[in-house]
Amino acid sequence: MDIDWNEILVASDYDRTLANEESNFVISPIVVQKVNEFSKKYKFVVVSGREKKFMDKLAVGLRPTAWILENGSLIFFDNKEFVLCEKSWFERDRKKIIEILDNLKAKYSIGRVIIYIDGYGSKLDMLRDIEKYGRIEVNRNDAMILPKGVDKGVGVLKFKELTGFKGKIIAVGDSENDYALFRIADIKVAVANAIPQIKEIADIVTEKPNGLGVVEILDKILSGNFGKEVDIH
Ligand SMILES: O=C(O)COP(=O)(O)O
Ligand SMILES: [Mg+2]
Repeated sequence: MDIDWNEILVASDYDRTLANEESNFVISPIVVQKVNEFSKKYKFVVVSGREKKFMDKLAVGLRPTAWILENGSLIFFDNKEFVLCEKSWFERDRKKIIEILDNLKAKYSIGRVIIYIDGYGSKLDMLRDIEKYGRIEVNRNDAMILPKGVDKGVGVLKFKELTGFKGKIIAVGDSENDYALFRIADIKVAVANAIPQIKEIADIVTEKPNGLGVVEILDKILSGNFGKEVDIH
């Protein structure tokens, strides 16, 4: 099938994809420059579990087409904010979940929508009661609690609807909370430092880790050499 390479949307994770742990997730100027250049010609969306206030600190100067944050709960696009969950999350479900977490004496923090629990990735059984009211998403050893039906893939599909985008989606990620991104992608890219399970299902694994891996993909698209790599059905 002939691909309209003008209609490309790269949906990229942030932690350990655009930015690496060694730099405390502060994005490098080389990656900022490439993403900003790319976003002038194609669509580039940052899709992260993080809150906007942290992205503002860590990704200074980054100008993607849109931000899909709190793991798909919020879209920041065209100077507007879209909240992708029902009122019942705030009025009932999140309150119930916080009660359970307080009983577990768990340490948590609350975003605009999401609840972050540090160090519970390996103790998920303690959180099973929560699944009546929300869904748990793991990212390495951290767990996030989201409204049911919300994940990174749902966030990107909502963005497609908002913008009427009809082209190809290239997802780039590194860990468990990027499965949802891969689910809705035409091409799945794992950065070199991704967990093995993500690499296994990827169409492409980059040579370089983190942001330089993303730059590798963006350069291939910009130079018109990307489509040759994978036969997209
Ligand atoms: O887990 C987080 O808070 C952020 O992680 P992500 O950017 O890899 O989704
Ligand atoms: Mg990540």
